[in-house]
Amino acid sequence: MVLNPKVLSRFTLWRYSLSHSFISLNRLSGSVMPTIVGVTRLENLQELNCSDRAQRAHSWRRASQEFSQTYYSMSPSTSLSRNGCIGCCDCNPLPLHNHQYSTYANDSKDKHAMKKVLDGMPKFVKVVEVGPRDGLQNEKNIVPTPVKVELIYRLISSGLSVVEATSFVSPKWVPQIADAKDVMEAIKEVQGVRLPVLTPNLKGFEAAVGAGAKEVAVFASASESFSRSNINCSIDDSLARYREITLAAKKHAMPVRGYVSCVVGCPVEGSVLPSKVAYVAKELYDMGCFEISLGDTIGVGTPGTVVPMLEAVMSVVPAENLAVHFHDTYGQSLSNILVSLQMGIGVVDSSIAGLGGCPYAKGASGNVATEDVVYLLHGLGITTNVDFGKLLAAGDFICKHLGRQSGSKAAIALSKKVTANLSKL
Ligand SMILES: CC(C)(COP(=O)([O-])OP(=O)([O-])OC[C@H]1O[C@@H](n2cnc3c(N)ncnc32)[C@H](O)[C@@H]1OP(=O)([O-])[O-])[C@@H](O)C(=O)NCCC(=O)NCCSC(=O)C[C@@](C)(O)CC(=O)[O-]
Repeated sequence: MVLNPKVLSRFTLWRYSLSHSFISLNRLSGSVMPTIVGVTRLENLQELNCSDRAQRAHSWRRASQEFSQTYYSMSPSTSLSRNGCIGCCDCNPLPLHNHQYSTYANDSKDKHAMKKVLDGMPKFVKVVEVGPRDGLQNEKNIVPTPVKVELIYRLISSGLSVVEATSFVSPKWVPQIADAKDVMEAIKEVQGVRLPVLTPNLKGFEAAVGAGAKEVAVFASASESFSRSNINCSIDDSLARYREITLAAKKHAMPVRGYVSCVVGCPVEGSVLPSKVAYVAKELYDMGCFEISLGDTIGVGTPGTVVPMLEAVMSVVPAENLAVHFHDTYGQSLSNILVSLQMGIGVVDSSIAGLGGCPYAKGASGNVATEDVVYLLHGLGITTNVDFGKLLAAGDFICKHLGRQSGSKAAIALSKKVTANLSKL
């Protein structure tokens, strides 16, 4: 897919540093890899990150050996090598065994093209891990509490600064989270990491406070039908409930995150107007939510629908208070994240191993995988403070428990030691 220049200018993407460089999506080893026209050789993308960010000259052959030796021999709790750029928190590991590359983008034209694309993007992105909640709430079989707790600990140890732990909703509606109190009990001593929990009403908020939660999230919908099927009330009734929660939270000096779901499409109503999303986002922001996460709950969005939606929301809520939350039903999440970054969004929600889906949005698949998001971000030279190796190990842990393959393309490729022959791209 190549974005047409006319479409881009219609969406005023030029404001986001895209006027001279257009995005195409090439298929690489079955996964969607963003490449940039004008920087046709992928190695240049990698070179620029490494050389510009760290000024470290490195042989790809040596580096890829270091990476693969470390990753494939590591125990779940060990980290990847931080030597050089490979596998460190800020640069993307790309195991290329058969090629010798320089790490510098020697061609100043290529450097210039990359700079134009990266200029509008944040240098640091906060990755909000939603796997233990959004990921596991949709599992058919009940996941034992100790497994959830170990997953949370592993995610924290990978460097993620926000891990959504569970939700205090009705267990009759979502049986998977009936152990919310026990999960919170097991993680109550954790310091220095935010562990928000979902609360649909005051009852849930009070239970969350009682269980030791220090941050909560409320979840409204931009679609009337989805609001009713998900939380059994209208949008306006839900906003009234969330006003009660934000008021109560103020008394506890507790931050409240706000979700808007169905931001581009609803399983019942179809397309959702950007103005409806902007309305709900602004209401949540005005009542005191410090961050509004915009959820493509059923994963139908493309940059063509996400950009106008973001434009509408950004006209009423500052970009620094927004997050994006994509499900990957149609495989569009990474391209949607890329345009969101280009529009200045610096917070991305994702779920380890691509777990997830909403029990009230039939047919919607999992969230974009955290591993794939971190791989993309590090590939762009964006800092996340996440240790990619530990992240892979956390994904491996939960997939082994669930008895199925990861939903992360990057994790699958690395576990099979798939190497891309870049010379053929
Ligand atoms: C909101 C309700 C509770 C309304 O459910 P309701 O049936 O209308 O509530 P009610 O007030 O009539 O109460 C019914 C029963 O639930 C109990 N109850 C009432 N509240 C609670 C509570 N907080 N915790 C525990 N129990 C609760 C209440 O005590 C009562 O118990 P009973 O008397 O029958 O024994 C229900 O619809 C519900 O729990 N919905 C949550 C559904 C859910 O979790 N969906 C998945 C969230 S994912 C999402 O929304 C999208 C997101 C955020 O991930 C972003 C994206 O992907 O786009």
